[in-house]
Amino acid sequence: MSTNPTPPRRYRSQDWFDNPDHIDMTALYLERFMNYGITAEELRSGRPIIGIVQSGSDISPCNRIHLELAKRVRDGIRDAGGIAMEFPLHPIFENCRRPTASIDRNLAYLGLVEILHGYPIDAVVLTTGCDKTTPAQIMAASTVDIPAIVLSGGPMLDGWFEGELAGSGSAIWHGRRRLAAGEIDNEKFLQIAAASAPSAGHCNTMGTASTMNALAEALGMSLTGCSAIPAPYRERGQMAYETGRRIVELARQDVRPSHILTRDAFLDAIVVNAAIGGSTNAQPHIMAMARHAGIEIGSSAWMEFGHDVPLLLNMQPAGKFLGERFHRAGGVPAIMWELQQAGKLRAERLTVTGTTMAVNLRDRASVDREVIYPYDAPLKTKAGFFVLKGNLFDFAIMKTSVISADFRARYLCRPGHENVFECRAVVFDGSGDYHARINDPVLDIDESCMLVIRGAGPIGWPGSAEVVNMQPPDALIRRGILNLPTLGDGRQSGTSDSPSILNASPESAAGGGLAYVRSGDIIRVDLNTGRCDMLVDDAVLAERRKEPIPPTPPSQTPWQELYRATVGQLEQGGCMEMALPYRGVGHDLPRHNH
Ligand SMILES: CC(C)(O)[C@@H](O)C(=O)O
Repeated sequence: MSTNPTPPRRYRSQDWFDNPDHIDMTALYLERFMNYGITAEELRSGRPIIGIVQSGSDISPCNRIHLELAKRVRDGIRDAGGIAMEFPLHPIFENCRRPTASIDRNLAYLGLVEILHGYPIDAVVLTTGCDKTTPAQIMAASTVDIPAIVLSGGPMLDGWFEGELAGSGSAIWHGRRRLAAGEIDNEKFLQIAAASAPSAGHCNTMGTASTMNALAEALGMSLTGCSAIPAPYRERGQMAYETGRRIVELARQDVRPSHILTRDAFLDAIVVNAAIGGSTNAQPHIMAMARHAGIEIGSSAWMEFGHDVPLLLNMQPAGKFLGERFHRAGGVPAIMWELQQAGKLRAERLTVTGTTMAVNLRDRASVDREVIYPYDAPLKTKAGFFVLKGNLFDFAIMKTSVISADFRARYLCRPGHENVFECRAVVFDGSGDYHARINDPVLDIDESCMLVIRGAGPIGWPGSAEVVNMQPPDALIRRGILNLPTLGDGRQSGTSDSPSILNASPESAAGGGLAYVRSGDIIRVDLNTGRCDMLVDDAVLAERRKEPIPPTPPSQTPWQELYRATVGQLEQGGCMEMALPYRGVGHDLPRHNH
């Protein structure tokens, strides 16, 4: 056990608890903390006060393991000489939060900034798990810029059903199709869903949760090997303890997010995301974290740094296995080891371990080549996001690592038209409209159609719904057509295997080109030139632009209204734009309150 009675620096919490200039205020600040048993001597001992952001609760099941892990974090903090103070994060639960969990990324961000700025906290442990809890907390840590470390909660154990791996999220999308095809009944569908989620933890697939935790580690914000440890494993509790110890040292040395979240760190995150077959939600979240860190990466970075990177990880939805095998194969450090050997990383950069990423990755080669492939013999080549633009939007991405052989054969391999396809648009205004009409025979949907959804973006829904991986009509599924091309201004689940064109910006509700597409228009996608256009005459388009954009549903709560008024487009991360100039606010102490 190491304690440090003579702190090398004065902490911001001492301005509350030990401030000779405001001795009149000290009593007020101290007294109520003592009512749960902590003593004035402890609070005035010059030890750092370490916040633990508690993201787990009964309505955040993916993060609920943190209710347990926080005890080990506290042990680590105490043993290293800090004082722990745990407090809640606004809950974010992806599966359940209506109309979207997205609006809560920015709300949790906002709430955490206020807590970290307004209370006597010197450094903070960010407890991450479900999709948006990771970017929300890292964004807030950047805005406040006090020492911070990520502790992932970890994925669930692998799910199994009838002798086969059943990955969370992915099992739902497959099950829906089997239900539509009449292969299974409702009861069996529910059994598959339950089997895919066998323990505490977040998605055991490389959905958005595993992706964002992997990227937090790739950024250098967590201890090496943290993200992939399954939630119930003993190493998870041990990692919690080590994370608690480490944050005290980061507090002493005043190592802040601004020292770690550099441009190189974000470019490495883009590279790692491609190699793991990461979620399409990584695009807005990386962008949001970078912008809150004051880093300019630009939309072209996805093509420039990510597109050529091969898929190395054989994990659902782009591959076969689930989280337990990934962890045993070496987890994120083993992926990064491959990338580092291939010269694809910028790993001479500081991380929360106190040393560089390059040093963290030493001797981390994978021990399981069925799960983590060598860089020179990958699962797929050119696995990063493909960026498209045209008269429908200025920016959208396509996840190439999930393009199936069947989809490739049907749309991308036509002799003389390689990588180019044209489809008849069938347009839906929001997911309610899609669910109501997808099986309507009047739409006459066949293999030559593209399903288009609009009004599903940050302003439109609001929050950008995970709806673009629209399933074809039941009749087509029964004929074996499991995927149609899809396009939209919403997002899709990271666990989906649909190669949709999504995150289209600007969205229809902001007057983007999607507002003017009509069912029956021909849409042309050209992956050689990176264009996606509706083949509609300019004169006709000019006429359509005179008409109002499709209406969007009204805000149902005050936050929805505020969110809509402040949010930017997915291309730029869907941030609260007015929040971006606030950076390093933790360096300025807040004014006194009485
Ligand atoms: C599976 C969910 C809820 O859709 C999400 O966690 C994701 O992976 O994007």
